[in-house]
Amino acid sequence: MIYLLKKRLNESEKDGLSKKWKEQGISIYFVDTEKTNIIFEGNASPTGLIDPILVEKTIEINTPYQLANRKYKPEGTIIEVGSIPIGGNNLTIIAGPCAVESKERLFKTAEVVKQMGAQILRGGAYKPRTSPYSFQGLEEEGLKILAQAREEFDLPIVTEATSPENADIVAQYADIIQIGTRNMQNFELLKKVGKLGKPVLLKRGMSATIEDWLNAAEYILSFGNFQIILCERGIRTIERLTRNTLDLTAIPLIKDLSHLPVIVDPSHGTGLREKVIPMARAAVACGADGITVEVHHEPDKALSDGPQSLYPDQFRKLMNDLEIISVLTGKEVIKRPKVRDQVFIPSPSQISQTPKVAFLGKIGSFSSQVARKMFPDSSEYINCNSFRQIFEEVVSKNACYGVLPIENTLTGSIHGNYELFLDYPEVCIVGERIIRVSQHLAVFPGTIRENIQVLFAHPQGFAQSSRFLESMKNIRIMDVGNTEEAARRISEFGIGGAGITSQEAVEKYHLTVLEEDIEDNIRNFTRFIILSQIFNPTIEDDKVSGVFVLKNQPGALFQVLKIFADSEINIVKLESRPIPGKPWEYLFYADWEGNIVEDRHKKTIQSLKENTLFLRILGSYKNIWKK
Ligand SMILES: O=C(O)C(=O)C[C@]1(C(=O)O)C=C[C@@H](O)C=C1
Repeated sequence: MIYLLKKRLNESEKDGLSKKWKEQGISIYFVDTEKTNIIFEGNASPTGLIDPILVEKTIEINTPYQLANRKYKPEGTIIEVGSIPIGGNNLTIIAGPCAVESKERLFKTAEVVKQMGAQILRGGAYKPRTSPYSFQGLEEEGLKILAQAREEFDLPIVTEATSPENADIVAQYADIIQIGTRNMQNFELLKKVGKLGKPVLLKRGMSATIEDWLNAAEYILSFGNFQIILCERGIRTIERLTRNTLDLTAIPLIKDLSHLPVIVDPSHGTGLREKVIPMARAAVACGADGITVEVHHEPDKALSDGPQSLYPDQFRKLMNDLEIISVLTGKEVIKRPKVRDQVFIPSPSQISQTPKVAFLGKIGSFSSQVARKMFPDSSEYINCNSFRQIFEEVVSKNACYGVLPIENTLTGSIHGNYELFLDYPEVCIVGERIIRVSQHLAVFPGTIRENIQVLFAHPQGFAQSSRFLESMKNIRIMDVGNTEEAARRISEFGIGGAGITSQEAVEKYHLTVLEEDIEDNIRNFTRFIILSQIFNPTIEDDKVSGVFVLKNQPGALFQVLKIFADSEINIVKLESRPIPGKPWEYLFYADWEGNIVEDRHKKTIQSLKENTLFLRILGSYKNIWKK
């Protein structure tokens, strides 16, 4: 049981209370956060020994771990490491080699993982190895190299302390101190990192139960250090084909039992490179707050854990997969500012210090979700009533960026939006983003299905839920400008009002959801593009969008496709549309992989120009759905 007091007690107040309780044969422990917690071992529930005026809350907890129990803190803990939050909606990606082998080698791996979206760099300087003859790590030299990598790549670092003796020096360099599996119950080390007050990554002991693990966390918490990230890394079982058995059940269990964020280490969990990606995907799907994964720029030459380290390309693929899977658990990989994001930073002459961003609708529309994810620090969001207005805001330089839905996995391309590019030749594509769209049938509270009189939705909401609509006979259908507006109209209509809208809009207008996820297929994703007038392709871009008109001659399309084939460029989308005002003439919109900054690519574009009547490059950006 815990008493959370209203204030922090001073030492003499604590002594007084301790003495009073000791006389009753009860031991108490004080843990100071902003306020003092009084903790009683086990189920002791003394009464009458403390002035009730002092107590903010009494928390009944019947597990040996108390501060780690979710009852103590029903909302999950979020730990801020630099600008990276661990927990909450964020999917934290920690990547790097098993061990720091040299500055040159660490920097090579750090550079690639950073480029691919890792947020925290891992690497061991003190290595607890099974054999005393294996590489033991570079120790302080390794810590110094890690600190240099942090500066160079702007990545916080996590590295292991193996004893209370080296914990101090590790704490001097690291942003997160890792406690390895072998040390999970090294209580002196746990106490030490508890006192150090730095974030701790606490790996599960290879033979530890979940309760043992939470009790280990309790040791650290009992020193008032709440910055603990749990890490499932596999346990010893009878299975011999994998290095360990990755216990993913631990994730939903911990989510119930504790408020601490929990991440997964699929590298040690499997010990097999080819099994790391599927298990990392599974970890994210079952609700992990992140992963820590071993990546090496040359795994075959790694001094430790080479066989379980990913090649950079595998890590890139994994990052793309996680971007998609994380939508299911409502998480996302927060992007820290990185080199290519400079595309998103307007020059001082352009508008304001932080970009103004235009999108359809208000908070509650799907477009607003994308705008806030892509530009969390936007100084101003411009709510637009139409897609055309988004182009207008960008062209008039009122907005630096526009967020535009362009394609949906159920309904296909949003053709009108493609066509708007023809009216606004100054506008180009500088980014893309995919979100899962879940459409709900919402009603004004008190309305039952039989009483629905009218159904409001954006045309995309109706189109994406066409099968569901078949069951809604004889109901008036009303198109509205966006998904947020649908919810607002329901709230204005009152009883009998219904519509298809987003969860966020439901909450905004206090509506009732009658049926969740009514879209025709749960794999309902909309791809958004980011519009701007600042066209600044970078070497990290890997996708190009363009539009062309074919020559009117036999083999014209074949000729264009051959140019792509000869250049070994993969076309990922090709679609023809009528040219407005020119009957039976067509524009071809294409997306392809590659980087237009490269000379090789420039040559391809030159030949495309020569073999078409018209070619316009619409944009260059990072492909976020790479197969
Ligand atoms: O209505 C919204 O909320 C929008 O942001 C527009 C839009 C779209 O036009 O595709 C965006 C995503 C969903 O596919 C549904 C609607």
